[in-house]
Amino acid sequence: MSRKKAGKGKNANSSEDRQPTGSPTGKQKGETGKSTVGTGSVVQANGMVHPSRPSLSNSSEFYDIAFKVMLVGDSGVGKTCLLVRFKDGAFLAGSFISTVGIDFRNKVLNIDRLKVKLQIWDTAGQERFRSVTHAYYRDANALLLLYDVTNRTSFDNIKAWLTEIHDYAQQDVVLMLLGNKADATQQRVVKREDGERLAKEFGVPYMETSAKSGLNVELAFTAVAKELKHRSMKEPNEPKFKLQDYVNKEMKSAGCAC
Ligand SMILES: Nc1nc2c(ncn2[C@@H]2O[C@H](COP(=O)(O)OP(=O)(O)OP(=O)(O)O)[C@@H](O)[C@H]2O)c(=O)[nH]1
Ligand SMILES: [Mg+2]
Repeated sequence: MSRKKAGKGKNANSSEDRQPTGSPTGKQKGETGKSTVGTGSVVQANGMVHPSRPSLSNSSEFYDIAFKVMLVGDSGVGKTCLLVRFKDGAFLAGSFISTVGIDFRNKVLNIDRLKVKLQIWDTAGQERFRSVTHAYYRDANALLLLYDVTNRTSFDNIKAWLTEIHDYAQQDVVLMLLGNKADATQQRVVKREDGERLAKEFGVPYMETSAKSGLNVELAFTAVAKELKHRSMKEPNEPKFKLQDYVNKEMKSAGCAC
């Protein structure tokens, strides 16, 4: 079996689903640091691909290539809810339970006939856990940076988050800015144009999401997975994948006025 086995994803608490493929300090026990891809390639732990041997399985439990994605942003912006919406298709309504430390979930996506496993790290937004989060940045292939469109402070703090990302994350990390809680029209205090302007200023792809309604949640993760996959497996004459263009096109074809 040359493909790696991914978490089953049926039970959020299953050990496989929550078994990390890496840690801030390096590989987990028993991890080889490599997985093989269905196109006859070997993928390094960091998602890089090298032509090698063929895949033997088409099972949905297996993946071709894996990446680490981290959710960051102030406490209460909806990181955990976004992840739960993406993974389970549900919204965590009711009282807000702040994340303690860091947690993760796996999900395998079909991207251009390839199974791309995302290991998604849900960080705690509270200041007191910041040092824990710092340790994980360097392993992340992509970061989803969230603010809450109903919370001006969470938006104002984006510049500080970008400085943090600059200080701790890999230089070539895939980054995307998300204005979450777009469903809350009555409580909105940050206009979409403000988000767009900030994203342009820092050259970061941007869109609004809602963990509550599901708006753009799948798209955010798929876009990041596509970008990572294209970077790893780019054919010599293949045009560069442009994340923001892809997102705009997908939103347009979905008839989204957001
Ligand atoms: N209306 C609305 N509420 C949301 C949305 N996403 C999250 N919430 C609510 O916002 C609160 C905080 O959500 P969480 O996902 O726990 O926030 P978090 O970013 O994980 O917070 P920390 O774990 O403390 O960093 C909860 O009460 C959620 O129900 C959304 O898209 N729309
Ligand atoms: Mg949380």
